Amino acid sequence: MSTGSFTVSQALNYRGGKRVQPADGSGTEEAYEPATGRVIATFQCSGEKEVDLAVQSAKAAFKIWRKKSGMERSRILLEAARIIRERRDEIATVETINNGKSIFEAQLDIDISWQCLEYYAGLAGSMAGEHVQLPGGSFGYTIREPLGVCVGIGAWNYPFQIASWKSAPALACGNAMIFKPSPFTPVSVLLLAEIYTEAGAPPGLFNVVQGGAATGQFLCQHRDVAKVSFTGSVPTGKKIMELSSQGIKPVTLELGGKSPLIIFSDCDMENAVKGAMMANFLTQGEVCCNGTRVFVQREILDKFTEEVVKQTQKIKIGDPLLEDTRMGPLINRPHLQRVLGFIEQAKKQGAKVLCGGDLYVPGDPKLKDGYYMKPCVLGNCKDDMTCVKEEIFGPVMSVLPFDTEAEVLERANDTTFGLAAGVFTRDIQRAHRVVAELQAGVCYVNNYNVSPVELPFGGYKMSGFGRENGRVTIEYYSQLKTVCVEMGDVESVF
Ligand SMILES: NC(=O)c1ccc[n+]([C@@H]2O[C@H](COP(=O)([O-])OP(=O)(O)OC[C@H]3O[C@@H](n4cnc5c(N)ncnc54)[C@H](O)[C@@H]3O)[C@@H](O)[C@H]2O)c1
Ligand SMILES: NCCCC=O
Repeated sequence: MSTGSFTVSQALNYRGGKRVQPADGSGTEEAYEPATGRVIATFQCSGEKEVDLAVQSAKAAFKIWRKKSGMERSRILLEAARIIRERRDEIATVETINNGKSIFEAQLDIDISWQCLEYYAGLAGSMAGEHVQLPGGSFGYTIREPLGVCVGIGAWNYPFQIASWKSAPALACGNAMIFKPSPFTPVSVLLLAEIYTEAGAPPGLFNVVQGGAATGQFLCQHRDVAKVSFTGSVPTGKKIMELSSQGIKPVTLELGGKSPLIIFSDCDMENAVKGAMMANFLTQGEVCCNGTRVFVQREILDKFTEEVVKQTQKIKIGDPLLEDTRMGPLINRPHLQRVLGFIEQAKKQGAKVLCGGDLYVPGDPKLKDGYYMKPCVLGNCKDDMTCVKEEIFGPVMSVLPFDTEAEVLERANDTTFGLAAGVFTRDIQRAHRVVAELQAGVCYVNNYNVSPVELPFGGYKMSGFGRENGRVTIEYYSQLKTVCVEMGDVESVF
C-alpha cells in the first residue's frame, strides 16, 4: 500500500464480535492521513444508546470469560499475539497512514503490542490468591477476581499499542473491555478487535466505540462500567477522574509529561546524543514520556549541542511509508500550528533556534498538504520559559546548561509533571543516587524511551497514577476477595 491510496469504507465500531454502524450518534468526525492531509474515514460518534449496547455486549461476554481458567484465557491471548505478529507489517502500515509516524517506528510499536499480549498470557495462568492459616484449624484465603466491564480511552500517538497495553492485562484478568480510541486515529484498533475474535475470544469481549469527549463521558458514567483506564492529557484526565468518582470507579491515568534528561560531563558522549534524540524525536516528538528538558553539564555543553544539532539535521523527514524515513508528519494541522507557536514564543522569550523549527515541504507533490516540520533544537533556554515548562508534544528539544548535581536535581524536579526522567553518566554511584532523587515514575539510566513490556510504566505527580505493563498491572485490573472459613463453632458475644 502506498501513501495517498488508503480509505476506510467499513464500519468503525465493533460490538458482539463484528463491525457495526453505531445505533445512534452525536455528530460525525473525519479521520485524516497526516502525510497527505486526505480524509481517509468519516464516522459517527457513538451516542448513549450505542455505548449502552457496547456495555451490554461486554457484560454478556464477561459472564463467559470470567469462568474460564487462566490457562484458557492465556491460549486465546497467545493466539492473538501470534496473529498480530503474523500481520505486523499490515497493521503497522495502517498505523502509519492514520498517525503519520514512520513505518520503521510503527513496526516496533506493533512488536511491543504483541509482546504485551504474550506477557500477560504468561501471567494469566498463575494469577492466584493466598492461603492463611487461622487459630483452631480455621483458615482464610483470597481470590483474585476480575472487575467486570472495563473501559479503555486512548490518545492518538500510539493507537494500536495503547489499546494493546490496556486490553491485554484486562482480558488476562478475566475482564471484558470497551475501547474508545482518539477520534484522530480510529482505524487500527479495529484490527485488534478482529484479531481477538479470530483468536477465539467470545463475541463482545473486546468492543470499540468511536467518538470524542461526549462518547467518552457516556462510557465513564455508565453504571455497569467497573473501571476506566485513560491515556491522554492532564485536563482530560481530571475530567475522567471526576466523572468516574461519581460511580466510585477505579481509574488508571496515563497523562502528559515534561520530563528531564540529565547529561553529566562524564557520559559516553555518543550514547548521550543518541539518548537525547530518542528522548525527543520518536513519533515526531508526540510522546508522553519524552525527555524534552535536556540538562547538559556546562563543561560539555558546546560539544554536546553541536553534535545533537548535527544529528537532528540528518533526520530524514518525508513519506512515512518509505523504509528510510525517520520522521513523518505531525498528527494534524492545528497541532502543527500549536507546536510552531511554541517555537515562536520561545524565540520571543529569548531562546535560540539552533536548527529546524519551521515547516517542511517534501519534494513529492502528493505530500504537499501534509503536516510536516523540521525537528527543532532550542538553545539559550531558561527554566521559566514556556517551552521548558509546558508539554509541547512535538519535535522540540530544549537544551539547558547546569553546573552541579544538587542544582540539576532541584531544577529537574521543579515541575508539576512526573512521568519519566533520564540520566547519562559513567559513574554508577551517581546514576543511582540521582535516580533515587528524581520525582518520576519511569527513570532511564544511559538510555531513553525503551519500552520493555516486563517493566511497569506510569507517572508520579500530575502525570497520573496506576501502571501499565509489568506484573503490577494485574492489581489494577482485578480485585481481591477474602474468604474466612470457620472450622469450629461460632463463639458469639451475645
Ligand atoms: N502517560 C501515557 O502513557 C501517555 C501516552 C500517550 C499520550 N499521553 C498524553 O496524551 C496527550 C495527547 O493525547 P490527546 O491529545 O489524545 O489527549 P486528550 O486528553 O485530548 O484525549 C485523549 C482521549 O480522551 C478522550 N476525551 C476527551 N475529552 C474527554 C472527556 N471529557 N471524557 C472522556 N474522554 C474524553 C479523547 O476523545 C481521546 O480519546 C498528551 O498530553 C500526552 O502526554 C500520555
Ligand atoms: N512507547 C510508549 C510511549 C507511550 C507514551 O506516549
